[in-house]
Amino acid sequence: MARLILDHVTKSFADFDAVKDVSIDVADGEFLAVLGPSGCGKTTLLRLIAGFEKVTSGEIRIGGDVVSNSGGSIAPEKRRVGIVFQNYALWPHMSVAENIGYSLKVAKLDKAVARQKVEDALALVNLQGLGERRPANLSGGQRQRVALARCLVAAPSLVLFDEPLANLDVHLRASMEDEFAAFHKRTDTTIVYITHDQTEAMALADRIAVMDRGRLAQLARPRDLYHEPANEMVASFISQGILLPADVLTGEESGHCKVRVLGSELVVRCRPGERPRAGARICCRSADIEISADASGFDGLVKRAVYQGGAARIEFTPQADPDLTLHFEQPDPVVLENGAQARLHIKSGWLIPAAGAAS
Ligand SMILES: Nc1ncnc2c1ncn2[C@@H]1O[C@H](COP(=O)(O)OP(=O)(O)OP(=O)(O)O)[C@@H](O)[C@H]1O
Repeated sequence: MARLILDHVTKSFADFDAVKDVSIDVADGEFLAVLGPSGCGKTTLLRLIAGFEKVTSGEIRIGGDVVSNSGGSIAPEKRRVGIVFQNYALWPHMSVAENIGYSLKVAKLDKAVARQKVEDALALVNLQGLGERRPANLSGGQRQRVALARCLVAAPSLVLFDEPLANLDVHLRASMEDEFAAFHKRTDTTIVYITHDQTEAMALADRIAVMDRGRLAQLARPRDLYHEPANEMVASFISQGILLPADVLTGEESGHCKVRVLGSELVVRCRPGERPRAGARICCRSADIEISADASGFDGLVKRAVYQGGAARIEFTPQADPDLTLHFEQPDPVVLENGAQARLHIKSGWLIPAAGAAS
């Protein structure tokens, strides 16, 4: 297995940068998810790593070898990169074992050795005993495991997953997530996993690279991404963070600073070195918003309250900024009613860093 380094990688199509100045260092054995909305450059990044596209500038290194820079590019088949696609791409006329062993047959590997490698790969993905089946007689999840075994049998130095669960139903997705996590634990494979599904990325990855219009918006562990988003895009993309305008009143001390939000003062978490400034933003979650029990907080109007079972979806217009609408959920017992006046208090929040830096 191998370390993967993307060093200031840019990929332009004519004058459009699909990937722009992206630097990521993926450790040997790490599980990295690449997450972002449609069109943010995930697939282009995957194709660059696999070797189907050449970088416009920057460099890609796999296991210490330069595989792509502006001077040249190593062919995909020489990179030892395995790919598991969304649509499995299995050959229907071949058995499971033949599908898995195809690359070994092409490489003219000794038959007994090849058979053993296929058996080992089947065991790695928990498909022992199904080698003689045709893909048509497997479930979607089993087919995806065959695709994984087929890529593993070639002993890749890293494995790329291209939205592998996108075609599966919700229940199967959850169980395949568990399978992928167990597989990663067993094999210590370096994995780059492309997805637009944040719960999948959170459940599986050691770190997540969030992409935004070709750029790396943030590279962080799932918890840090959720609790300490680097900019507004990450804050609103990850679990629909609630963004509120804020003025920073005091400099950072022990990871906190005082801010004024909608006329009310509160203490929020922040990065080291934050200084007083106007026009900032904080990010908070539904669970951070409560009905004020005293004079603290800000007043406003409940514009809409829609009960959804267990919680209500609330739209709230603060008096201090009537153009702003806060969307959040209030868990049972729901007390905010349509048209009611209320005073809300924000328990905790995170100051979006000044520069919106990537990490
Ligand atoms: N060969 C190409 N020529 C021109 N533009 C391209 C090419 N390939 C990708 N793009 C553009 O680059 C941008 C990024 O595309 P990419 O497929 O990498 O995004 P994505 O994040 O994988 O999106 P999705 O989740 O919808 O698959 C898009 O605006 C796309 O139109």
